[in-house]
Amino acid sequence: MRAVHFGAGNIGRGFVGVILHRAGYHVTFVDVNAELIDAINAHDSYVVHEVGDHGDDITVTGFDAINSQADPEAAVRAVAEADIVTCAVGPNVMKFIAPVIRKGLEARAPEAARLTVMAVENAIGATDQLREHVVEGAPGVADRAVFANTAVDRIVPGQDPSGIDVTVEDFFEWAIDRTPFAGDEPRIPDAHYVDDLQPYIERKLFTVNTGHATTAYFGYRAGIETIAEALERPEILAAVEAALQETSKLIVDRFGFDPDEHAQYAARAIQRFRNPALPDTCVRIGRQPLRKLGREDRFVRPAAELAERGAETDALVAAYGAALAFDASDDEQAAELQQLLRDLSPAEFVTQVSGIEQGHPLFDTLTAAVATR
Ligand SMILES: NC(=O)C1=CN([C@@H]2O[C@H](COP(=O)(O)OP(=O)(O)OC[C@H]3O[C@@H](n4cnc5c(N)ncnc54)[C@H](O)[C@@H]3O)[C@@H](O)[C@H]2O)C=CC1
Ligand SMILES: O=P(O)(O)OC[C@H]1O[C@](O)(CO)[C@@H](O)[C@@H]1O
Repeated sequence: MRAVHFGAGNIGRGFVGVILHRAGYHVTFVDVNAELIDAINAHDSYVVHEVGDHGDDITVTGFDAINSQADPEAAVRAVAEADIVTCAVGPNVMKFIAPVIRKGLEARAPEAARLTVMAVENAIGATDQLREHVVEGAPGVADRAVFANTAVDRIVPGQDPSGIDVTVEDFFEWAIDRTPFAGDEPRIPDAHYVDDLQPYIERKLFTVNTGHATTAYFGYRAGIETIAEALERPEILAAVEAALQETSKLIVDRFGFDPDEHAQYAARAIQRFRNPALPDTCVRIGRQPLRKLGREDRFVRPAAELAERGAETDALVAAYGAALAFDASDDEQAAELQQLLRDLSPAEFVTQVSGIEQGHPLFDTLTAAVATR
C-alpha cells in the first residue's frame, strides 16, 4: 500500500509518517524544501522520539521523498498510483498542492480504486477546503477520490534541521470522519473513525489550540521565550485557564460533553503544554497570527458564538488583544499584522482580519481590544 504525504515537516514526519508506517503504508513525502528532500532520500529510516511519561522511540522505515518543485511529474505519478494522499503543509498552502493532486487524479487508471484524500491541518473542514481547490475547473475528478475531514492532535515542536529524526510529545489523537467512506474506510489502527467529526475538531481546536495560542501570545508579550516558562507565570496560567473556561462552556453546551470529563481534557491540554521535555517556543505557537485571528479560528469563532448566546467572552477577547502584540521577526504574517494595525482603524481591523461586522455582539469588545492594545 502506498501513501503520498505533502509536507515533510514536523507533523508530516512526527505524526502522519509514523502512523501510516505503522498501518503498513510505504510513505512518499512530497515537499518543496530541497535540502529536506535530499536528507530524507539519504536515509533508510528515521526515529520518532516520544517524550513524556509514556514515551517510546519508534523507527520509521519504508519511505522516499519527491521535490514537487523540481519534479512535479514525479509527484503527479505518485498521486496517480497512491491509495491515500494526506497533507500537513498549513491551511494557506493547500491551494498550491491541489493542482498536483488534481493532475494525479486525472492520470489515475480508470479501474483504480478511489483515492482517499485527507488534510491533516489545524482548521475546521480542512479537507473540504482542499477538495474545493482540487476540483476547481475539473469537477469530474471528485468521483475518483473520497475526501474525509480529520482532527489532528500532537505537539511537534521545531526540530534540529541537521537530521530527519523528530522529537514529539507522547500524546496523539487522529479522528477521521467515517461517513464519506460508506463502510469501506482504510485500516489505520492509530486513528479512530467517528460518525460526527464536528465535536472532535471543535473540542480540539478550541481547547488545545486556543489554550496553546493564549499561552504563546501572553508569553510573547511578556518577553518570555518558551511555552513552559510562560505557564510558570501565575497571571498567564490564569489567563489560559479563563480562556478555556469560556470555550469549555461553549463546547459542553453545544455538544453535550460531560462537564467533568471535559474539564479533565482541558487540564490535560495545559499539562501537555508544560511538558518539560518538549522544547517549544511562544514564537512557534504564535506563528501566522493573521490566520489565528481569523473568523473561523481559535479565538474569534468561539468568542463570536459565546457572544451570540449572551455568554462571557472577556478572557478570549483578552487573548485576542495579547495576540496583537505579536511581532516575531521572520514571520510574514506578524509583519503584515503590525502594518494593518498601523493602517486600519480598529473597526476596519476587526471586520477585515476577523470577519466580525458592526452590529455583531462581539464587535464592540473586539474593537475596544484593538483600540486599547
Ligand atoms: N507541529 C504541530 O505541533 C502541529 C501542526 N499541525 C498542523 O500541521 C500543519 C503543518 O504544521 P507543521 O508540520 O508544524 O509545519 P512545518 O513547517 O514543520 O511543515 C510544513 C511543511 O510543508 C512544506 N511545504 C510548504 N509548501 C509546500 C508545497 N507547496 N508543497 C509541499 N510541501 C510544502 C514545508 O517545506 C514544510 O516542510 C499546519 O496546518 C499545522 O497547523 C497540527 C497539529 C500539530
Ligand atoms: O499553530 P498551528 O500551525 O495552528 O499548529 C500548531 C498547534 O497545533 C498543536 O499541535 C496542537 O495539536 C500545537 O502544537 C499548536 O498549538
